[in-house]
Formats: sequence, C-alpha cells, structure tokens
Amino acid sequence: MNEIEVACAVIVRQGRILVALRGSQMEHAGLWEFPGGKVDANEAPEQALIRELKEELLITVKVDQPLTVVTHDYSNVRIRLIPFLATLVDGEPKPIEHEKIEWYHPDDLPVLPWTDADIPLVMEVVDLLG
Ligand SMILES: Nc1nc2c([nH]c(=O)n2[C@@H]2O[C@H](COP(=O)(O)OP(=O)(O)OP(=O)(O)O)[C@@H](O)[C@H]2O)c(=O)[nH]1
Repeated sequence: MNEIEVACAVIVRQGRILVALRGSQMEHAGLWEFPGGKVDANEAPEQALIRELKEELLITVKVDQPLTVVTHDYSNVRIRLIPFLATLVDGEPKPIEHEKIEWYHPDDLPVLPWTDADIPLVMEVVDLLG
C-alpha cells in the first residue's frame, strides 16, 4: 500500500487547542483534524509542519515536543501521522483551506467527528492536557 507521512500540530493557547474542520473539497470532508499536511521528500516533519501552517492558516509556529506517531490504513493509503505540540508565535489563524477552525478545551475534543487516524492522538492529548 502507498504510504504517506503527514505532520500535524497540537497548538495550545490558554488551555485550548486549535482544531480544523476539513472542507467539502477535501478528502475526509466534514471531519476534524489537527492542522498540518504531507511531508515532502527530503523534508523533516518539523519543516513540513511550519510550511503547511503558513500555507493553510497564515501562522508561524514554534514546534515543541513530538507526540506519539500513529500509523493508520485508509482504504487507498497508509498514513503515518507525526504529531507535535506547537506554540503560535506569529499571526492569528485563518482557515484558508478548511471549512472552519475552533479552539476547544481538550476535554471537549473526543465528541467531535475525527478522521480515523486521529483517534489515538486525541486520547493522548486528553491524557496530557485535559
Ligand atoms: N493535516 C492532517 N491530515 C490528516 C490528519 N489525520 C489524517 O488522517 N490526515 C490525512 O492525511 C492526509 C494529509 O493531507 P492534506 O490534504 O492535509 O495534506 P496536503 O495539504 O499536503 O495535501 P495536498 O496534497 O492536497 O496539498 C489527508 O488524507 C488527511 O485526511 C490530521 O490530523 N491532520
């Protein structure tokens, strides 16, 4: 199966976490995710994350500690989701590609409809920050 690496960010501000709803034109439309995107060849996941967050939310982040990598098989592709805690250092996020974004308390995350790969990560975030 084709495998892709995807870096994503758990951005925490004043106890709340930035989450994004995938838009109708995107794969997995209508599901929530942590912002991020595919890691290009010859790119470190941290670099990919900084690049993707500039493109899709117009923000600059500092990448902090890594969280636990999740490997998930969708029907057509295997993804390695590589999460990091991150801190917003410049800009106020705007949903350029997503349907909308929200800041949620960690304890409110589990009830959202998530992309399948994110479920273990959501649990880790609740354990760590909830
Ligand atoms: N950003 C992000 N993608 C995720 C998460 N969980 C998850 O399964 N994915 C999947 O990983 C893939 C990442 O694709 P993307 O569309 O965000 O990446 P990208 O911006 O580089 O895509 P592009 O090729 O359309 O430019 C999608 O299939 C997406 O559904 C997550 O928490 N965050």
